[in-house]
Amino acid sequence: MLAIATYGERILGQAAQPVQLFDEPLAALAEKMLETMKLAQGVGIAAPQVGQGIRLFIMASHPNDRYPDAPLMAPQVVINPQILKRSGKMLAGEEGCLSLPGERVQILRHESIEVRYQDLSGEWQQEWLQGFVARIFQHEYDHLEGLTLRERLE
Ligand SMILES: O=C(NO)N[C@@H](Cc1ccccc1)C(=O)O
Ligand SMILES: [Zn+2]
Repeated sequence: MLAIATYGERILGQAAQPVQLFDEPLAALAEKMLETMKLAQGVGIAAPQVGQGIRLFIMASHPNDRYPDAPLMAPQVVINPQILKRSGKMLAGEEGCLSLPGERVQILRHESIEVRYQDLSGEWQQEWLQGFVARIFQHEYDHLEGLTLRERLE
């Protein structure tokens, strides 16, 4: 299990760098992040949270004690993500953050978004996301920009 940075640690406030090398160490990091996320009962985790300032996160919505209504999806490694379109419709919903233990806040997010990202093999994927999965994507994308729930509350 990797150590998860908590609010106030510098790396959480910095913009992460694009991934250029789709090599074995990258795949090993993603594997370790997934394991860490599961042990922490998370449904997503971003590389800066484990001290790696690179544009990589995992979204893995699944029902668990912390999010009993979360839809089930296969975990997805998201690299160098772009948000191409954002719905005008916004939805408020409860979020937590593994870097803000115990906090649960209502956050406004776009109901649906069109996204483009690379997978672990460097292949570009492009899809529309909505609902809770779109929420996780926006939350993790914020981390790559150095933003956390605290900055979204203002
Ligand atoms: O801290 C993280 N990811 O950065 N993990 C959050 C992800 C999340 C995002 C949006 C809504 C609910 C939950 C978690 O509680 O599992
Ligand atoms: Zn978070």
